[in-house]
Amino acid sequence: MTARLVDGIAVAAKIRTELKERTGRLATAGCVPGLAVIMVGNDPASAVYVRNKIRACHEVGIHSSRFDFPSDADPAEVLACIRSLNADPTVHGILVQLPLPKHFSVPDILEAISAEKDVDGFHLYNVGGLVVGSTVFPPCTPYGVVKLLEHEGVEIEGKNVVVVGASNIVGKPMALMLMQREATVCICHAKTRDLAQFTILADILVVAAGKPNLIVPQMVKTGAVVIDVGINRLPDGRLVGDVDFAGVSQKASLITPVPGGVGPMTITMLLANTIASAERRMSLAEPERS
Ligand SMILES: Nc1nc2c(c(=O)[nH]1)N[C@@H](CN(C=O)c1ccc(C(=O)N[C@@H](CCC(=O)O)C(=O)O)cc1)CN2
Ligand SMILES: [Mg+2]
Repeated sequence: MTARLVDGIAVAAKIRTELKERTGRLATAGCVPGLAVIMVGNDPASAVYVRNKIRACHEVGIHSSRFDFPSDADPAEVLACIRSLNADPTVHGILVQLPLPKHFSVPDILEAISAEKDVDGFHLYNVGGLVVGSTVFPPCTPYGVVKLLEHEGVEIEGKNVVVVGASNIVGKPMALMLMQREATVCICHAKTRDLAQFTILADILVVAAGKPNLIVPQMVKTGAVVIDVGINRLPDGRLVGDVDFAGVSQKASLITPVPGGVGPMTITMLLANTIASAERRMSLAEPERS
């Protein structure tokens, strides 16, 4: 079997066209959606992601503002910036780019963001919403994975899903979102013994562990859908996921590449959450399932 490739760039482009139509309708109603992006320090990968977020906002008609702090910034200054953005009616979304420098308490920063503007979906209120199936802002990467599965016509209900990786940003919310869609979900993590005994059962395998070549063909069921969320920079400069792409492509029915699979969806779903926030404020919202 040779897997069909999921083109995340094409799916993201299609969604962005729809998002542009929605910002057009908002503009007619007198509202320009606004996203505030806070970056602390100078992590090179974060700098690229933040630049890409700002550019993507511009392309779909979202007004963006950027707030940069040095890596030795006092967390109190960042908290003050968040509080002022919470009170600014032209701002519909606020995000703090992660990771933060070590002297920051990530929970303190994330909880300071108004849950109504938490377009990353990391605030406890929104995480709680995921647990009970009434999320306001689904976290962008798992939201992007669900959109890719929907776009490819992959049925989720009743399927065995194995999520490898239990991070707050990807693994845990991913599992909750797929559980909400009535999949049978198993979460594996760094301490899981004999990972293969779980992954081999997966109809849908989502891998977000941050380890190149963690998933090899013997660990994958023939015909499985394999979603690779890993982003690893190799010493030779190449970007790869967590899945042995060449090998697993021979066994899976559908597979996402890295780059060009899930990655482009992350920023697209951030745009979607920001526009949804503005629509909610303007009462133009269409309900969307988490
Ligand atoms: N506040 C947040 N911080 C972080 C998030 C997040 O959603 N919110 N996620 C990641 C980083 N991230 C966005 O912030 C992100 C990661 C990857 C991509 C992407 O487009 N990847 C491309 C490859 C890009 C490259 O060449 O490096 C791909 O996989 O095709 C976009 C956004 C952690 N921090
Ligand atoms: Mg808050």
